[in-house]
Amino acid sequence: MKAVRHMRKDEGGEGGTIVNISSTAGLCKYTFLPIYGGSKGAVLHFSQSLAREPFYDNTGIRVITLCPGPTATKLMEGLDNRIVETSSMKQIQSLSDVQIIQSIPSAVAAMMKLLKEGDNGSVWLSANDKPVVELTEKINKHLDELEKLTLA
Ligand SMILES: NC(=O)C1=CN([C@@H]2O[C@H](COP(=O)(O)OP(=O)(O)OC[C@H]3O[C@@H](n4cnc5c(N)ncnc54)[C@H](O)[C@@H]3O)[C@@H](O)[C@H]2O)C=CC1
Ligand SMILES: CCCCCC(=O)/C=C/[C@H]1C=CC(=O)[C@@H]1CCCCCCC(=O)O
Repeated sequence: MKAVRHMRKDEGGEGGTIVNISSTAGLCKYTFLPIYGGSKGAVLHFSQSLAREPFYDNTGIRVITLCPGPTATKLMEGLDNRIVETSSMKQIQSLSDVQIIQSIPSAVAAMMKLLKEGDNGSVWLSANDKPVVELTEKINKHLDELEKLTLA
């Protein structure tokens, strides 16, 4: 929040961009990393709540979320020793048939594209070494539908 105070245009700053890093683990019900997945779901929800108007109008700060899939960084090293629920190895095995550990340049390319093109509140998926995919409409539709259910 210190950075927000520094950037916000209604307090003398120049506006700016916050990119929060969620994960495919924040989108999918992975059974093997429930705490990590819960924290990544929270990152996404935090971003979408913060990005809601009037934050951007007041501050000029875009809030964007990137959800990378498995990417070949240090985080992935020795991951099998940190799996919480060993019985979920089955899910990991079936996932490895349908997703790959992408290269770091793929995640970097996604970041560069969303920095250039991302609107406030936008959400992007970067996985399997494929071009980044915008998820904003799907995520907001899902959240808006749930919100409607909470209304009297
Ligand atoms: N590698 C992957 O498969 C994926 C990674 N992510 C997310 O991407 C982000 C970056 O992760 P990676 O680059 O993969 O991991 P990494 O382990 O290569 O880099 C993490 C960096 O964070 C720094 N760090 C750790 N704790 C810190 C702290 N308390 N204060 C300041 N710096 C700290 C470490 O020194 C390290 O440089 C993380 O939020 C991770 O959850 C999301 C999806 C997939
Ligand atoms: C044994 C290999 C398991 C592979 C699991 C997998 O499919 C990858 C998961 C990644 C997908 C998105 C992520 O963010 C996951 C990687 C990050 C794991 C972080 C573990 C954090 C911790 O140690 O608590």
